Amino acid sequence: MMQIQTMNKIDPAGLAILEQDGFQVGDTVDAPEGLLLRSAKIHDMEFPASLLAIARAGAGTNNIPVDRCAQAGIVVFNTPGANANAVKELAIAAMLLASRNIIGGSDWVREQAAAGVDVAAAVEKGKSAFVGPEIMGKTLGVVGLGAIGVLVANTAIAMGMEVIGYDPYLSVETALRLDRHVRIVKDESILWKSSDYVTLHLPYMPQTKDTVNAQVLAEMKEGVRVINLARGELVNDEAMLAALESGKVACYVTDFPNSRIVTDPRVVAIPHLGASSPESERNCAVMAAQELVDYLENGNIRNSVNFPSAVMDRGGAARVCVIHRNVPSVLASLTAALSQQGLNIENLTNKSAKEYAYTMVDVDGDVSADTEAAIRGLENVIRVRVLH
Ligand SMILES: NC(=O)c1ccc[n+]([C@@H]2O[C@H](COP(=O)([O-])OP(=O)(O)OC[C@H]3O[C@@H](n4cnc5c(N)ncnc54)[C@H](O)[C@@H]3O)[C@@H](O)[C@H]2O)c1
Ligand SMILES: O=C(O)CC[C@@H](O)C(=O)O
Repeated sequence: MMQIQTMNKIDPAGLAILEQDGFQVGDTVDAPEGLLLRSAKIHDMEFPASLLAIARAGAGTNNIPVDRCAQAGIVVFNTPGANANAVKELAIAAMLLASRNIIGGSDWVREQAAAGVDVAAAVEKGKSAFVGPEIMGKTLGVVGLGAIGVLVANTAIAMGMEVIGYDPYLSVETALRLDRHVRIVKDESILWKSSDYVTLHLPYMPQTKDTVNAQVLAEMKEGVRVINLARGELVNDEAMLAALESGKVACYVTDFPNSRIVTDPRVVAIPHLGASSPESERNCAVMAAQELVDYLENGNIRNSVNFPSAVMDRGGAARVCVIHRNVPSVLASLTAALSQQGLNIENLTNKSAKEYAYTMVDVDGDVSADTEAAIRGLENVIRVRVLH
């Protein structure tokens, strides 16, 4: 029985898919073939030899050592778009919270009540301290036009905002989903300089650390409002605190607060709630579980962040799945090893992505232990599985 180790609370709908397929699921299992997690940080984790796949029920995979996994032949999956609507809705809420000082006003009302003041009378006198601008007619800069960024941009257009989008890797598919009123810029400086609101929807990687830094903040409009539901590391905290102090930034909404950033009262600190809706938790868990099942049972790879997509209908008596380096001659050596045993190939798929490649071969007979060992011993082969 294959085992899946969970490392965070996972929606029962996802767990049910695994259990119905006969997987043993738990937070402590002996020798897991798969890990299923959300934000658990596993950079320092030593992976058991049994581990074949890791599924991140969510978008960001910066909590997983993706490259180390690739080198070890461990396929890492995420769930693109499965929580995008939840984050979009929070981004819109964040823009409104950043504008209308709803939190400050609500806190103040409670203070009045606690002080024994007649609240109904106090609100009319005190409300002018909490005035804030409307978002209609203002300019929103969306950095990162992926699953979430597109939804935020389109919704902002529907709410009467001008929207500028920046994404150096914008795909044609995504561009087609964007409202035609969204202005795409190739120079991010235009976005920083023109936006009343900036919202970040790009992944955190070493290259995107401190995307919002002192220099970028200096380019922004006076009184800009910045929303970060993507990752804390995308914004330089010291530069942001200085910009809040000077009034350059009127409000910073972050889903990734830390002890330092919450010292400024103009920070709205959300406890990483971007994907915390029942709908999104279920979508992510179901997609992640399906990805694990299809890979572990059939060898199919969908939505991996470190290996190419490869999907082939099952056929033949056995399927040989080989993770290898993307170099010439591996395929020739692999098919030679199979024909050495007299096996006929019924179907084959070979896909590559950067330095890695993945091959699935359906053959007409059972693969002997010797043949499997011979394939495992081929130069540039990282991992071999034979599925029946
Ligand atoms: N707060 C939360 O709970 C929560 C939930 C989901 C996602 N996220 C974060 O949001 C990020 C985006 O999620 P998504 O589902 O939209 O991912 P996605 O992969 O669909 O989109 C990310 C987009 O960013 C673009 N991008 C990459 N580098 C860029 C750069 N330097 N400048 C501008 N754009 C760049 C990519 O081309 C892509 O289009 C995730 O990586 C994750 O860190 C947070
Ligand atoms: O699992 C969560 O709650 C957050 C997920 C989110 O950060 C993501 O990157 O998808």
